Amino acid sequence: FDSNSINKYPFPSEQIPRLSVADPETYRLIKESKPVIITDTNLVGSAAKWDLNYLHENLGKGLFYVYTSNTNKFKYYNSNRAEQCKSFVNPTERHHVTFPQFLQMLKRCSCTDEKVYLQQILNDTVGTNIVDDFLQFNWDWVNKCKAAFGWGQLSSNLLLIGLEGNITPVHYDEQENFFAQISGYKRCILFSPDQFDCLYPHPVAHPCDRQSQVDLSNPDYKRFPKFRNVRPTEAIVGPGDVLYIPMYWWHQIESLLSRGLPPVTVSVNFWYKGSALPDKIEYPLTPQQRVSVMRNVEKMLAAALDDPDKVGGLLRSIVEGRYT
Ligand SMILES: CC1(C)c2ccccc2-c2ccc(C[C@@H](CC(=O)O)C(=O)C(=O)O)cc21
Ligand SMILES: [Zn+2]
Repeated sequence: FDSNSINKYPFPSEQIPRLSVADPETYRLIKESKPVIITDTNLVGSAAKWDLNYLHENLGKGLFYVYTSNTNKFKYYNSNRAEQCKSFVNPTERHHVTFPQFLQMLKRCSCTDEKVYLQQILNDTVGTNIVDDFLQFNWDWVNKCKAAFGWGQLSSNLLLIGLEGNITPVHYDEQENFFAQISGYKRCILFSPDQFDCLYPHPVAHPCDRQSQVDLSNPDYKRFPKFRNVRPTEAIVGPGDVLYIPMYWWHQIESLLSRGLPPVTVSVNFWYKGSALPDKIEYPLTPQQRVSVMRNVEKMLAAALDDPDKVGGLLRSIVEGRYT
């Protein structure tokens, strides 16, 4: 990848540890819900041949979700919530196209400023060769991890084909994630769940629930003063690397410019439901549990007031002059 194309951000960051699949320390970190890059898992080794030609030949005649953005940012939003929210401007557009149409869109990007991001759940609509490659993923290793850490079921594998320069802005997911890089390089910037106060997520009822309101490339310190205190940890993942993104950990993922061709990155993620709640809650709550409590309060108040816009006023009445 082209190292001087890496965006500069106004904060120092630590490096995410890079450990071998054979190193016991790897599993200590996963057990503690800490990010780690795991090498030599061969988790998606069978997908090493997934270049655009192979994918074109074998992904099948189905339709794929391709997002377009006229900036380089692909901020997730909940489309049915977006419909209700008049003032909301969709930051990206979703298209349902065939793979050849996606390749056409890719070509056009070089002359327009538009960016594209293919995101497709790996399911049985794909061709038989892709199914074979999928079955040859290292399920033995990943199932052992699932069992060892008491994770819930695998909820989905997303195939991601992004253009270099694409940015998925800071957000958290409520699932455990083994993020497997197949081709190209991605810079992953992570923030621990206890930095919730620095990252100012949209309200839970907002279309961009779970996404930070702060633009890393242009932070608005007036609206988000605590952003100055963020302490990111980051790493660059390349082919064969697997990044463990623990549930509730904030992450921003950037597809890096590669001198080589074609200018795309390919990744597959493995989203797992979190482990079951312990039958006995320990105190103090973990940062993840605190975020979950805040989410439940916001949801409950939005329902109780029958209007998400009234939640802030009610919370201020509760807190101001009383819980300060
Ligand atoms: C940006 C995009 C295509 C998108 C658009 C609209 C709705 C959902 C999503 C979505 C979900 C996950 C990813 C993968 C990854 C980020 C990355 O690799 O860029 C990530 O965040 C994770 O694996 O947790 C990417 C996307
Ligand atoms: Zn994510």
